[in-house]
Amino acid sequence: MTMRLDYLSIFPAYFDVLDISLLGKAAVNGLVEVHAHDLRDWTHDRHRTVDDTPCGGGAGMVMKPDPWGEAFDEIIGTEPDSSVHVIFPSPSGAPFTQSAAQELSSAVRIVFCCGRYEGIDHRVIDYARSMWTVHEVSLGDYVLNGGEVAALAITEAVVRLVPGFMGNPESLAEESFSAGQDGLLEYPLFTRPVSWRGLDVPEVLMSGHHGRIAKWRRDESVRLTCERRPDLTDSDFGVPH
Ligand SMILES: Nc1cc(-c2ccc3ccn(Cc4ccc(CN5CCCC5)cc4)c3c2)n[nH]1
Repeated sequence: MTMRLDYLSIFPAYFDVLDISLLGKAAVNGLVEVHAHDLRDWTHDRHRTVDDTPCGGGAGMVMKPDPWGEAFDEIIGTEPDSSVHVIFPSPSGAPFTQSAAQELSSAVRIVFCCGRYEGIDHRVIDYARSMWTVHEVSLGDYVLNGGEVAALAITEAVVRLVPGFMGNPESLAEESFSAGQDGLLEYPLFTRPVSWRGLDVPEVLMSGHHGRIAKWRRDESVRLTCERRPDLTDSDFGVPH
């Protein structure tokens, strides 16, 4: 089953990068197909205007609804279809999580609507909600200049979970933020050389003693999580506060 990804943006070149690296391979072997569109193709004035001043006043400009509506008609269609997922990155969106990525990895179609300026006329989101499955998502509590970088990050988090994408599915189970690690941060990783610039790999990892290694890794995950992400430690898991 091929996943179709569409990107609507006034900077569609942001998505040229999707033709390379792992995502490129996924596209080549038919797992995903990627289409980037320039929102200005759905404007009709000489200046290809996509923005206007905010009703009610305020700083900056707001993206007009008209180009979005016409782009939706052509790219997605004019009939409601709940199997189409439409994503609006936004600073005021719900935090994007690994479970959201997991859910989206089974979608047949995802359309990313990348705003710029101060954002998109809210009626565009309301209209989209009446037609498709809409997700307003934030990448984190910091302000980007537009939705494109967020769309790329969400794309990578989703596509790498598509069945048949990753060569070694086992590596996905152990990762941080996935059930395999009980929601704890990942332990530190090492490889050869054993001694590097006076820094040595922890001896336990060279002991070949799998029980001790597993304990060391678990202890490191707990230590790191308590230090860096107390919000992830939950008394239900018996992880000390
Ligand atoms: N996680 C995350 C996502 C984003 C993000 C996503 C899409 C867009 C589209 C435009 N912008 C720039 C932008 C938006 C809002 C303000 C805040 N203003 C205060 C009053 C009105 C608005 C400033 C600047 C985006 C930013 N940023 N961070």
